[in-house]
Amino acid sequence: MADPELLGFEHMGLDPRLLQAVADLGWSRPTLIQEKAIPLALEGKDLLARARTGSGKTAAYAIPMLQLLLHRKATGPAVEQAVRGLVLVPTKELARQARSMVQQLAAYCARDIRVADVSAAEDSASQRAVLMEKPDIVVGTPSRILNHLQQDSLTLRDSLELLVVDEADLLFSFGFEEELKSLLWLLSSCRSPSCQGQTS
Ligand SMILES: Nc1ncnc2c1ncn2[C@@H]1O[C@H](COP(=O)(O)OP(=O)(O)OP(=O)(O)O)[C@@H](O)[C@H]1O
Repeated sequence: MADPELLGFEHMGLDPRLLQAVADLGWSRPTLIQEKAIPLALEGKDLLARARTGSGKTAAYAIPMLQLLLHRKATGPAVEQAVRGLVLVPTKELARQARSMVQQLAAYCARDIRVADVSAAEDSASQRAVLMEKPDIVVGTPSRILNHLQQDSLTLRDSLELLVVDEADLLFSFGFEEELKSLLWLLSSCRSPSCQGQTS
């Protein structure tokens, strides 16, 4: 019998729309980090994943995040539209890249799952307008996210289910420490979301 760890994306129980997006990207098999992390994240486990640069870490958190949100929308009780996934990244450029990857993976479910990069717009009025739409997934730097939480233009307390700290080694290092501490303190009032930390 084939080793389940050596099987492809189609054996992970993913929504067909995600499988189609993965196929369009030309990915025939999960990378090692995806093979290991996706099944555990789908079980709702908290993860700390470490893999080298370019090993596919973004999809390792984005695929289960999308799958869990799609499953919830399809099978859970109808709930108000709200931000349920938060991805913290150290820079605006990484926010742009992460959002782009998540959006490519969500290409066939864009009506069900909306993704926003709160670091993209410079002025806070535009950022607030984006957040008022209550995207399902918000990507941003800690300072931006903290700012909006403090101004109440972003509310996560009753809705946040999935938290990703991308480039966690960088984010927990000197320079982001104070922002991250305040942010985590504010997030501690959320009903405990599943967490993924990614480092390279
Ligand atoms: N299963 C896969 N098969 C083929 N290519 C893949 C697969 N998963 C991701 N990729 C591609 O690998 C490249 C690197 O992916 P990604 O940026 O997610 O890596 P990373 O580990 O997050 O890198 P970094 O540490 O620089 O952020 C991207 O071009 C992505 O499209």
